[in-house]
Amino acid sequence: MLISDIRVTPVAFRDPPLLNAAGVHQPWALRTIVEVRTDDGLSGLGETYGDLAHLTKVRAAARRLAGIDVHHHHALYAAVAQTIGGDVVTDRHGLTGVATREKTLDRVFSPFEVACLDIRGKALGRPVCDLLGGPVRDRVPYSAYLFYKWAAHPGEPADEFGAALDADGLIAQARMFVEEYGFRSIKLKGGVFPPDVEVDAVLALREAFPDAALRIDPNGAWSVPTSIDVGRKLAGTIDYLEDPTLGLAAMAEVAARVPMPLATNMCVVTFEHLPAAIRDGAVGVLLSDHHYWGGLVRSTQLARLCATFGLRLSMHSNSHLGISLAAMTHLAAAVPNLAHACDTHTPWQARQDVVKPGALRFADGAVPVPSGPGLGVELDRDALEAMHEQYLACGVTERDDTSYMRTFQPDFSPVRPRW
Ligand SMILES: O=C([O-])C(=O)C[C@H](O)[C@@H](O)C(=O)[O-]
Ligand SMILES: [Mg+2]
Repeated sequence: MLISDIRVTPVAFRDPPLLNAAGVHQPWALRTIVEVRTDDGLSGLGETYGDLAHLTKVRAAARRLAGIDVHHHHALYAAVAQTIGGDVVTDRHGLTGVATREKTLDRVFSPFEVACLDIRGKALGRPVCDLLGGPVRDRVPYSAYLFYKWAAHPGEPADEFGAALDADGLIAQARMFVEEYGFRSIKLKGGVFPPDVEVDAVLALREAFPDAALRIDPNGAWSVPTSIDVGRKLAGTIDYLEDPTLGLAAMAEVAARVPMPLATNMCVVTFEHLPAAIRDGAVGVLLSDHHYWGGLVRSTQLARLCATFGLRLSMHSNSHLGISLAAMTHLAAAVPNLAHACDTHTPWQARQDVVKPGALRFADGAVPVPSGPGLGVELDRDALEAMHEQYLACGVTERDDTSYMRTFQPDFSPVRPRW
């Protein structure tokens, strides 16, 4: 089962004006779709970021992988590593923490690894979770992902989600998602308004949803004293406090002084960060993400390390499409120590997708693990072409929440800590 051909297709889809500490989401979100084919006629799918610097690396790697067996992940990793050399690709938005050479490599490797697992599953007639140790759950819980947001991108008609610029707006947004998807956990993306305003919003959500598991994530927008203050005010209200402040040392200081665990998808983003994070007790919950932790197998290894060192585990999400949701669901199904509902941006995608409908659905806040072979999702080639045309036409080649925000608020500063 040798790789014979790889097709790499950047796509763009509509994204609402979601606010965060870096600025605001642009009207188009980018992804890259990877199709790997083998000499015996099988094909598999992977999905990754669409930013041009990353896409360029993915394309370069794709040119080097022909002839490698889809079972030989170490050989694949070594071949991708050769194309990366010592390069480090940085994200402009900075929402997933520091860029390192290892993270650059793991991000480029991930979609190829997922596509090879898809192929291997198809060859065996088995779902991908069976290749990761087999399922320990048949449905994966996800959380509602609330954002402060404008009613529309400036100059455009209102979107279907409405504005959310205060607690009432967030409660209405949560109701919309809870009613449609059945979510039992609710995450608020903070770092947008002063911390006390966001604390009050979380307390209002607690009143409106007394049984929901709650959490807030300001992406490092707060200083150590502010983080401690927020943590104490939200004692007993949230399950964990996500990336209140930047850097392991500051996180460790906060962790020692607040009653709930700290979670991160920003200060522990590669294996090389784990020893110090564990030594310093900086985080209690690791939010993994196979898109930058080197694919699904490496993510199961990360899960094992978390279990060994007493870290709880859940999953981070950026804007994504159905191939990623399928991969996240297979992975989470095969991880025994998943401790919280995973993040997903899926509801914000508003049914735009590159996969055919049917295989992925939400029921009671969870996605049943697709049962078909491989990832269990099928590429919708017409949708892929249409979304590729959108990519070519939209003019966005890099996610840049800050520059987009500055077109409306020229003095906007993404500097963190802000409060
Ligand atoms: O820290 C996080 O959870 C994220 O970075 C998730 C997303 O990137 C989110 O912040 C966004 O898209 O604005
Ligand atoms: Mg986060």
